Amino acid sequence: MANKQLRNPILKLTGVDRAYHEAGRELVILKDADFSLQRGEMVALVAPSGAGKSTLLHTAGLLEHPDKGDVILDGRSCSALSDDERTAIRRNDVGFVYQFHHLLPEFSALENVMIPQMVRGLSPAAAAERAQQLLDYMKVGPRASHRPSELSGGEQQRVAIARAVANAPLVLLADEPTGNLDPQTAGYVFDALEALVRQSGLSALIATHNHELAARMDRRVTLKDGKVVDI
Ligand SMILES: Nc1ncnc2c1ncn2[C@@H]1O[C@H](COP(=O)(O)OP(=O)(O)OP(=O)(O)O)[C@@H](O)[C@H]1O
Repeated sequence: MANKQLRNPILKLTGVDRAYHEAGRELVILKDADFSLQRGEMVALVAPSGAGKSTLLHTAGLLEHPDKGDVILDGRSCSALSDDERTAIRRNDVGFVYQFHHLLPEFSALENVMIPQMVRGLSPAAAAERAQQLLDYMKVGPRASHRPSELSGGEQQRVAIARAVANAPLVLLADEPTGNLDPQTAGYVFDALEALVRQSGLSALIATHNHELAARMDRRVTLKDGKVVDI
């Protein structure tokens, strides 16, 4: 069984190229990059600023098209899909957490976690029930009726994490989710994130500058000469 899972990662990037073109110059970020995320695995992406962490996460999460190569999510090749199909996969199967929470300011914490579920077709009652459970799990349940501006930075990020997993995605991608927080708050938020990932068996790729947090994950990778390599 373990062998089967190893051959069958939840997320796979194969031979991915990605370059940006600016003022006639080519900036190569990924060059024939391969990466596999196993089911239930939590992997830290640690690389200097500008190395291409966001580019890798956006490519893995189907927000950006690779110039070459493929992204395979749960065995499904995504390179030849239409934009609509990619959007549907992104909405249902990929959870994203950013450094800044990106919560909708005019909605409460509860509503922010309900909205992606309702976009997917859940009834408001069912979405509200799951949203409250997730907020309770992230220890922000009592703040459910508050708007993002009424929450602390750590609370905002915990709501953003609850929102990212609201549709029970296959993969969670996080771009420095604790990067804006003081060390103690970052620790609390990461504790909650880790507990959620571990308990739900979610697979996660998490970019972080924090070596202490990276050390708590199953594996650490970096970007070197356009490739994803273990460190
Ligand atoms: N749309 C774009 N057009 C041109 N250059 C870009 C574009 N997006 C990113 N870049 C450049 O590509 C490089 C990699 O960017 P990326 O955001 O992936 O790095 P990062 O490792 O996530 O950085 P940070 O840790 O600072 O967020 C940077 O030099 C950036 O300036």
